Amino acid sequence: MTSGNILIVDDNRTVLRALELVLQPEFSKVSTLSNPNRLPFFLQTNSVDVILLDMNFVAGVNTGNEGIFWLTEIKKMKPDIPVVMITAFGDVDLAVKALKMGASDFVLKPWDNNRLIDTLKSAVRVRQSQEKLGKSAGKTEKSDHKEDNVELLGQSSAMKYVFRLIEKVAPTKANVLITGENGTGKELVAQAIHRHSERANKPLVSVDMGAISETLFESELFGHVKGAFTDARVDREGKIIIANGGTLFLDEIGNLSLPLQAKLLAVLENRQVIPVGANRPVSVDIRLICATNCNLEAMVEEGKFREDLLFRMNTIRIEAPPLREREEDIVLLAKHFLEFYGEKYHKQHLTLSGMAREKIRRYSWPGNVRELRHAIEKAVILADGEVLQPEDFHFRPVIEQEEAPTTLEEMERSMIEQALEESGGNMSSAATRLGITRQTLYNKVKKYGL
Ligand SMILES: Nc1ncnc2c1ncn2[C@@H]1O[C@H](COP(=O)(O)OP(=O)(O)OP(=O)(O)O)[C@@H](O)[C@H]1O
Repeated sequence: MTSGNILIVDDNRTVLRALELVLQPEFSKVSTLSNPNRLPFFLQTNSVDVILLDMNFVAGVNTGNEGIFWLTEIKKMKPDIPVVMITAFGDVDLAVKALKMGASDFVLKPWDNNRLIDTLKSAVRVRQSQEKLGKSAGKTEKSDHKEDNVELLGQSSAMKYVFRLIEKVAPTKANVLITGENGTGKELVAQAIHRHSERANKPLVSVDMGAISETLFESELFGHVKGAFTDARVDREGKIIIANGGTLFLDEIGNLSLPLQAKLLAVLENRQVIPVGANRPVSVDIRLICATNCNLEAMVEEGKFREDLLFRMNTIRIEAPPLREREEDIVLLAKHFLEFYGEKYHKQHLTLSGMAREKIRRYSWPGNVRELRHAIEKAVILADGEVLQPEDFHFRPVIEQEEAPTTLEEMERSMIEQALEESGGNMSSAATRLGITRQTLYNKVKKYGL
């Protein structure tokens, strides 16, 4: 039995009971809640290590919005508690969204008991390791790369192209639109542009348009004066004014409603903002960078996004490529995160076995670099030995690539990579390990471009 308090939250009592029966023999305490509204009180009065949370609480509604709502609430109340989401089979987009919002993992319905138990045990161990470090395990995704001040890494031709674009566009005043799937590094691209621009010593102000409510939009972006509305007890500077002279990064721009798009466009055209309740406009000089995972052209066609706003944002477009399309970067990033988390969790000597490397290279990474980062962190925490094996990475069957495992050549390549790594790059010693001559090893290294 694992020591650990599990809380299951699901409004379906049959599911709740079934989960309870499976988990009770495995963990020291298993509690259940069928009404998520009781979560705040429960969390204040009980000690919980891991929460297993259903995505949908309204009968017949499968948007996952309630699950995401409660996930966000939990992260506000108890950021350190890992939350494992239960999602409907095939709902990978929702699962990826949940990971982005801070969920530590997800299980698919109908669940496999052993897999579910393993997932929760891992989450308990992650929680315990992070508690030992005295650090927050529930850091939000938006801040995870600030913690280690990560540079945008990549050696694939797709990323080299991105670097070239950044270099060219950074010194100009051009507005930039960064597109790409979740977790592809759009925010890092925006940071790199700002860092290499003439505005680098002025602020880079980020606003997540997906997280900002319709009612708060104006006060958040334009600011307000004292007394403008009931809660406006003091003057507040809006994000646009704070970004004056620097860069304004608007993330998830595709989430902006049409009326708010019109307001934003007016600011960009007039280069002025009027704080709520003020009667005089304030002039601003901002460089605008926007990011989205939506197809804005299609949204324009459907009448959901203003074409004139798109033109204004879209002077230069940078496409952040999905990780599955840049295989060379997968291992590079995996090694980087391995080193980073190895240091963080005091497991500096960890390496990836050739087979593990192959497994992560072949996976489709729907959550892109963010998902890779999570996977490595988890594997580091759970690692017992010094070499991470394929079993240390649990990918969901629905999102796993269906290709056959490895060809002979790929096996050879990964064995050579592993031998080189284990021998610290020493060719003679790697050749001895592989049972081939040094010359043969040189030829193969050349052949595989290692
Ligand atoms: N090329 C990269 N090199 C190093 N780390 C990366 C890279 N791309 C992404 N990451 C890491 O992946 C995570 C997600 O990156 P980021 O927030 O920039 O992605 P995003 O595309 O803006 O995501 P979203 O659309 O979900 O907001 C961060 O932890 C970031 O450090």
